[in-house]
Amino acid sequence: MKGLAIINNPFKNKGTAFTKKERAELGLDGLLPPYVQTIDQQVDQTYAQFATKSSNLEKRLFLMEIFNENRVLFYKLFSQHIVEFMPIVYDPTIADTIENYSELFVQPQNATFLSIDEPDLIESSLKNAAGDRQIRLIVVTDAEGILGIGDWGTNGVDIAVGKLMVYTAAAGIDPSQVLPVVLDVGTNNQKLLDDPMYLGNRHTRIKGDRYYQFVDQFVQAAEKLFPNLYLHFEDFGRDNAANLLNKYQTKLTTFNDDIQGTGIIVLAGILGALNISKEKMTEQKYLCFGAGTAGAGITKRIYDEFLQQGLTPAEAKKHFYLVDKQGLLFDDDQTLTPEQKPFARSRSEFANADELTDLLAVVKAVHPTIMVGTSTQPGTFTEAVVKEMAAHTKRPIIFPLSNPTKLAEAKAEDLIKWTKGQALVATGIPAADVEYQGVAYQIGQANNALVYPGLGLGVIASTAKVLNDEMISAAAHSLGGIVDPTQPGAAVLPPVSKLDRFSETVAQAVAKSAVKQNLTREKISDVTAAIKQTKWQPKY
Ligand SMILES: NC(=O)c1ccc[n+]([C@@H]2O[C@H](COP(=O)([O-])OP(=O)(O)OC[C@H]3O[C@@H](n4cnc5c(N)ncnc54)[C@H](O)[C@@H]3O)[C@@H](O)[C@H]2O)c1
Ligand SMILES: O=C(O)C[C@H](O)C(=O)O
Ligand SMILES: [Mn+2]
Repeated sequence: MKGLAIINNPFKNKGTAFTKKERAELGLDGLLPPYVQTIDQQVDQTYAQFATKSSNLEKRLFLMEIFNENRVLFYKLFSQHIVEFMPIVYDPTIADTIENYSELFVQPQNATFLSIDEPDLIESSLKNAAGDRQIRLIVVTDAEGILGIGDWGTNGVDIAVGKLMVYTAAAGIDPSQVLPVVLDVGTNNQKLLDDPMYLGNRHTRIKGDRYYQFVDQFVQAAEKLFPNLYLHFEDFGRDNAANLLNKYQTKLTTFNDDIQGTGIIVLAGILGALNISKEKMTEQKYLCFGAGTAGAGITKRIYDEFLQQGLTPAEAKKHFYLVDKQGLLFDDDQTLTPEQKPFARSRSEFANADELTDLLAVVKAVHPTIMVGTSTQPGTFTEAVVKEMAAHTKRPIIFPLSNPTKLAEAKAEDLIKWTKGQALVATGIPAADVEYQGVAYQIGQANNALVYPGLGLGVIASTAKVLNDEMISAAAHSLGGIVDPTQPGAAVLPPVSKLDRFSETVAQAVAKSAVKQNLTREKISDVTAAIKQTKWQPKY
């Protein structure tokens, strides 16, 4: 590769940092301004430009230009500004670029676009996108349930790109070994179908057998082309996400972020909260608000923790209350999903079962000690609900997790104030410290981004064949011990400022579990060395 082909290749380009010697050897003479910059000079210059942008969207678009041009520079810059960049590169700003993908389109960002109308092109498309790169990690979406903003068709490709950026920034996954993939199976978003600028397939979603066949064709082709692949599913709809996980999880090295990643981070957050309150897990009553993909995934993870702590399935189930659109979920409801069913309650348990159709009524009847929101319904953790909960438990654990910002069930600040500083809070998007009566309450970010990068690093470094519940549980437990729970206002989860460090902690726990269970493809004698060797550094 020579000349412009190198400059136009973001995996090879160094821009103004190409030395005089490299310029001569690679046919770059005359293609760059004469002064040779160091990467640190490039970082300073780029950050200064970034700082002139006024809105988060403009900032993101600028950073994407750097990403499109030069991956090393992008990740060097990202690594130095992780707390500032996370909400810009990733959630919540990413939601704006997904909603306006076609309008903002400049270039395809090395993603792969697969269409259900052309299944014969799956293999060649994946080959084209990979080129000579060895792909170890794919994030794939069909974009039916992007964050809480719903169906965004081809636009959803940005979530795959964004999740992968966090993999590299947090855990040093080699950016040349990753591939974002969108499965365009149509969209039911009428706004997109009516938009002359929309870049995706202009028909409604294909469902049923043809859908599952198409996903399977993709999975088979990806497995064939990229041996030892780790396949991450993101933002599939409620009807398909769990089905696909159940179908593939024992056969491939695969992961569903919304189900499993969210389960891990919420369990870690709850363990962190209990470490502050010094209460026992098995004494908690858990209320899931919005029992969809994430809500049911989290419930399952917490339930497994109860079992691990010695409860029988029947005992453990008594601690769970699932609330969805219809209110508290009862076992006589024909519309329950397979994931909701095991946790549905019996009407005979309540004198006023028929009245338990809204959150306040349920909180009054149940007195939960933990309440986690994954409902996509903003503001539903109202002052009345929260005060009612706090009236019956000393340190209520309250996690409003719906993303992006506009969909959160509550604001951290309100939760702290309504409970006079007693609530142990985590949010889906980053939240500033809350000052209340002389204490700065730090708010943990219960976003799967805090664990999936380390989890992936652990899986890839250990050459694990599958990702199983034991590895997942190890990941959730590994986040303890980083926060000092005796500090007034301590957060329930470690801060994003330490994301790169604790991603390595998560990776260690996961890789050790894989090795211990004999699940690795290769013999790994030194986990720490394997992780170190797998990690990529942003340098020329
Ligand atoms: N913080 C995180 O890491 C994280 C991870 C995954 C998902 N989420 C967020 O969780 C939300 C849900 O995501 P999902 O993938 O589970 O979507 P989903 O569509 O599978 O689930 C949403 C559920 O909420 C229910 N719901 C809708 N209206 C309701 C109401 N008024 N009352 C109670 N329940 C109601 C739906 O019926 C559905 O079961 C999204 O906003 C997403 O951003 C956050
Ligand atoms: O993408 C995020 O910010 C977390 C999560 O996967 C979600 O769907 O909301
Ligand atoms: Mn998601």
